[in-house]
Amino acid sequence: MASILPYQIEPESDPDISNDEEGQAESLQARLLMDVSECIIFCSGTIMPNQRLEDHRCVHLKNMGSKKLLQKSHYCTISAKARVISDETRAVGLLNLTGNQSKHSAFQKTQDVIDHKQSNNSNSPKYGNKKLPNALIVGVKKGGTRAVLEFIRIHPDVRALGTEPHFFDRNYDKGLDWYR
Ligand SMILES: Nc1ncnc2c1ncn2[C@@H]1O[C@H](COP(=O)(O)OS(=O)(=O)O)[C@@H](OP(=O)(O)O)[C@H]1O
Repeated sequence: MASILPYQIEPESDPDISNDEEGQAESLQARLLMDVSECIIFCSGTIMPNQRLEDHRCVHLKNMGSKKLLQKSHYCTISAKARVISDETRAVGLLNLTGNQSKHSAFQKTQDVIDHKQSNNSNSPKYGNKKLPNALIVGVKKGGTRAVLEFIRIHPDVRALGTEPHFFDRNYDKGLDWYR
């Protein structure tokens, strides 16, 4: 069985739990994590925030070769034309336009706002800020973690990593900078 865990880097310790009990809990957690298939979920808006960047990601995914992916972004499975319409629709919603302003001008304005924000923040990486996940899907092998991820990532506000990072069992020593 797979579970979704909210991700917190520094859990606050409970004063009611003794050091011994805390140690046992940590050891149990460590053992659980040794066996997990883990997937990472991000909120949208931090990664690939506009159509041009989403397109870039689709190209990147096509070039992944034989690397195992959990699933391509839904965004990449629809035609380029449909992507434009989808983004225009989103732009209309975002700007809450009324009257005779066209969808095209709404989309253009949204692009301008995004471009302006990016040009004002020269320190941020080109394709969105790297960040730690908001939630992890944890489960034993063959416990259905992939199915849980596939259902959750249908939501448009969810961004999930393509491959399982195996941070806790194989790459923990590399630290949080690697994990981001
Ligand atoms: N809802 C539901 N009910 C019953 N079984 C289900 C369900 N969802 C996924 N599955 C089965 O779970 C298997 C895949 O689990 P995982 O995604 O955890 O696999 S993996 O360990 O990450 O490779 C995989 O089993 P196998 O086909 O035997 O490999 C899926 O068929």
